[in-house]
Amino acid sequence: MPVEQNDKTIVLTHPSGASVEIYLFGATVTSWKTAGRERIFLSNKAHLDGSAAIRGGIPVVFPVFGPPPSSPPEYAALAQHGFARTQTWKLEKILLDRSEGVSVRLVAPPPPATFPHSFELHYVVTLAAHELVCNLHVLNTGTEDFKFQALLHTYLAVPDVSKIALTGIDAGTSYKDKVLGGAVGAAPGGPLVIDQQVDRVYAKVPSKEIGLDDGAGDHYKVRFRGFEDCTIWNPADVTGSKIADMEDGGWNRYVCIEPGFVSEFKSIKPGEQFIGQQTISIA
Ligand SMILES: O=P(O)(O)OC[C@H]1O[C@@H](O)[C@H](O)[C@@H](O)[C@@H]1O
Repeated sequence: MPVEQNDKTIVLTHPSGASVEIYLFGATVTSWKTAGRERIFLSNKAHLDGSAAIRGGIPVVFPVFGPPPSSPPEYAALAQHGFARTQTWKLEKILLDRSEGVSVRLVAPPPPATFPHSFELHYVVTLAAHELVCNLHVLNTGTEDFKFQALLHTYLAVPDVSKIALTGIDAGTSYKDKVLGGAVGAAPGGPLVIDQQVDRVYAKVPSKEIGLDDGAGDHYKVRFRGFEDCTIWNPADVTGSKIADMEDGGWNRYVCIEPGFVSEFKSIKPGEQFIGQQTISIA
């Protein structure tokens, strides 16, 4: 059976042998395997019982990214990265089940009562032989404009983060450096290496495509549509060792490449739909 569900997870398998596991909690992709190899980092200390957002995988960040803004009050009251990653989603439909791809659609439950906006949130995950596609759909079902931030917080597994190189961040792309208290910089162009703590929100990345050379022979492309920004995060030892649910030395075994709409708030009109897409492929 290419789509199997139990009370906690959905597992998709593709005839090529590729597979993906999605926790209903947070609609969090926790595993993506191709060619017999795990491509996604999941901390062995991650809470998988619904008591906290899952450390690793691909958490869905919505409707705010990072600490919430100070107003309006219903946004100010939200938790870091919003509520979607700690809600229990449902499998709504199997959309595709053939060799071109195996695809499912999940639906989020209604938002907390303290967040009085009408919208529907769906997530479509499609597995192909060498590709994983994640589409986040936000539909404004209310009578007023609805604003939000959204991001896919993808932890890609790498053997040693100090040996990777990231490409595709065009020269001149503006970024906010959270390690430097939000200082704004401009990307120099050329490969980005992780030789220290990195927490940067690149705004409106023109290429909409980040390349990852994992330093051990594997190359990935992370392409995005609808999403315009991309956060690159790795806490290094200095911060990584303080994260309670991070496995020992885990910070060295992933890089977060996080396509999103986060440098501003996206606003959609009543009846309007936003689709943010991330495609990760193995080159
Ligand atoms: O610990 P959390 O809430 O999952 O966040 C992890 C990281 O997520 C990144 O997206 C942020 O840019 C970082 O600042 C943050 O530390």
